[in-house]
Amino acid sequence: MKCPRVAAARCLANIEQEGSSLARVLPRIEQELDPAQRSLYRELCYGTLRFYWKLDAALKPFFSKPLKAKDSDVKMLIYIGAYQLSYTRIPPHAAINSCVEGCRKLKKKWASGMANAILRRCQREQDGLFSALSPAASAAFPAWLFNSLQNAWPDNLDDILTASNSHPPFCLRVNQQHTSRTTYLDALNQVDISASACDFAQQGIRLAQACNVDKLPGFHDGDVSVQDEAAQLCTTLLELKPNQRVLDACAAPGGKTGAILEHQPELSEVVALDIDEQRLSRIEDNLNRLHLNATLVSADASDLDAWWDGQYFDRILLDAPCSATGVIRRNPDIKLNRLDSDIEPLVALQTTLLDTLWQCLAPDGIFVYATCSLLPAENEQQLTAFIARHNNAELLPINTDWGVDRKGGRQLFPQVDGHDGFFYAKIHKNPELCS
Ligand SMILES: C[S@@+](CC[C@H](N)C(=O)[O-])C[C@H]1O[C@@H](n2cnc3c(N)ncnc32)[C@H](O)[C@@H]1O
Repeated sequence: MKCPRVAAARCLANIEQEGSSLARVLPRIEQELDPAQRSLYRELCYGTLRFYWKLDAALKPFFSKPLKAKDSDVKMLIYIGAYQLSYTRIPPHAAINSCVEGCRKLKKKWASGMANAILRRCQREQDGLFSALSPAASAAFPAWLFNSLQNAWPDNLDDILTASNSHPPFCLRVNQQHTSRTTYLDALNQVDISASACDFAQQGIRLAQACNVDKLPGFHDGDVSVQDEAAQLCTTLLELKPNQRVLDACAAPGGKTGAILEHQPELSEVVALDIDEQRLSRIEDNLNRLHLNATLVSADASDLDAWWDGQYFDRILLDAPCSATGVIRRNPDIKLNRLDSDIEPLVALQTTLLDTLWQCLAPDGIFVYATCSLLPAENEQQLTAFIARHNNAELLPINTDWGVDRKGGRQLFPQVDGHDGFFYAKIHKNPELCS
């Protein structure tokens, strides 16, 4: 029998046990549910993941012994029950009974007594449930990430953590080749979707609440795309001009490729490259919807022999693979799957991509480096080291009213101005120092 709580427990167990991403597993399991059950399913997946570390620390002592890995679905079902008791208005009896019943639906009837006992205790002790937790657990963060953020941003740590546990804003990018932002705001108004213009991204619109894309006027005709304001800001940094050749080096699923092509439709070519062939096909879908064209290449960007024709690019965007610590509220699974030990290899990969792609940039060209990370090792430290390694690389100032000036670039925070956490650097290749 279809049950949103059981579906959510399976989704979260898959993330915990297989290391899968929420973005991949959630829609797959969602297909099994009736449309009316889907919003509860989503809310339970996102909410329980957001507060996983807090629930885990509070509930662990209630288990007589840890459950085996194969019973991660039972543990997640109990955490989902506890999430409902602590963070939703779902009546406690419904939260508890449905999770107890869920054990049977998981074909683990042996667990229903335990689930019942733990959730009833959780209900009884609700007032003090979270009172004796460590600072990291209280903030619902894994200790390593809490410590990294605390070291990096001691003065605004609480705001970063709170923003990372909140619901993300829902932003659109208006396709300026089809319509104007003012006209599109009117169109939204006519279908009773409340929205306002973003402060910094010229084509950006923020909706008052998330909305199914099917309800957005002209979405399927390419009038608009879903994209956070911070991500939209790459286009002005690139200073795009007609007839330039542009490389979008880590392009999938193509959000920024689309923004580049809409912003400057007279480029000579945009090469959109990604190592992940499956994700690359999403660029194609997105560009088809927007009626735009790019040269799609599936390759490891750092293997120039495999993909580069030796012709320079006037502009390069490297939206690097990163810890994604600036977008935790969109991807709360990061707090479960990302490990401290991932950061060093990610920094090494970013360094390799920066150094390799720098060779493909034309003298006098502009290279924009972006991450959705809040960790200095991936951002300002990465860029400072890059500039020190390349004598023909000079940082261009980013004179904007968004973000905060840091060595090497500009840092955007998720708790400020309603956009995602991001980092941008803009680098010029000095033609006089190119041999
Ligand atoms: C932050 S995402 C890019 C998001 C994209 N720019 C957008 O705006 O829609 C990073 C991308 O880098 C890709 N990637 C990781 N390592 C790569 C490599 N060595 N070469 C090319 N792409 C790579 C990943 O597959 C992923 O799609």
